[in-house]
Amino acid sequence: MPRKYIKKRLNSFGYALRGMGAAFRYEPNMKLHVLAAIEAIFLGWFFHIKPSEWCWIILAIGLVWMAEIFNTALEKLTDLVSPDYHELAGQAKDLAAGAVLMAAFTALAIGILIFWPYVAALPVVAEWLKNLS
Ligand SMILES: Nc1ncnc2c1ncn2[C@@H]1O[C@H](COP(=O)(O)OP(=O)(O)OP(=O)(O)O)[C@@H](O)[C@H]1O
Repeated sequence: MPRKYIKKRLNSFGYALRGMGAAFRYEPNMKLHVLAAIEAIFLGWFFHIKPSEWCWIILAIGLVWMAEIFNTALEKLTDLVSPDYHELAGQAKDLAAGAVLMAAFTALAIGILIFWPYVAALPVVAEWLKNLS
């Protein structure tokens, strides 16, 4: 493979890492998503979830982070193209934010489906559920 090609690919990888780093460093919402991911990972470790369940958790985390990075990119592009108020600019930002919310709801549903059986099996929760019925 030509050296120039490899250098270009490595540069592209570096730019992508820079973009990812900027999202984690400067986006306030990203910090919330990271916190949620840490909680999910802690629960996964605590309950010793199965490898297949880890796959769903990793997928859910990746989905939300990816949506947030796309949202940030779209916000920046919108601010560049339309720094002043414009209805379409507002719609574009609302749609991008809606995509993040949809990803977050999906991740929440995955989290509930995976963790609920483990939570329900905890003696204190099982006892409480028994008293409820
Ligand atoms: N140029 C604009 N024209 C019209 N409406 C806009 C414009 N910029 C922002 N808005 C409206 O204000 C909302 C918030 O926009 P803003 O850029 O502050 O994003 P945000 O949700 O606060 O994102 P973040 O907190 O991640 O920066 C948008 O979803 C949109 O409805």
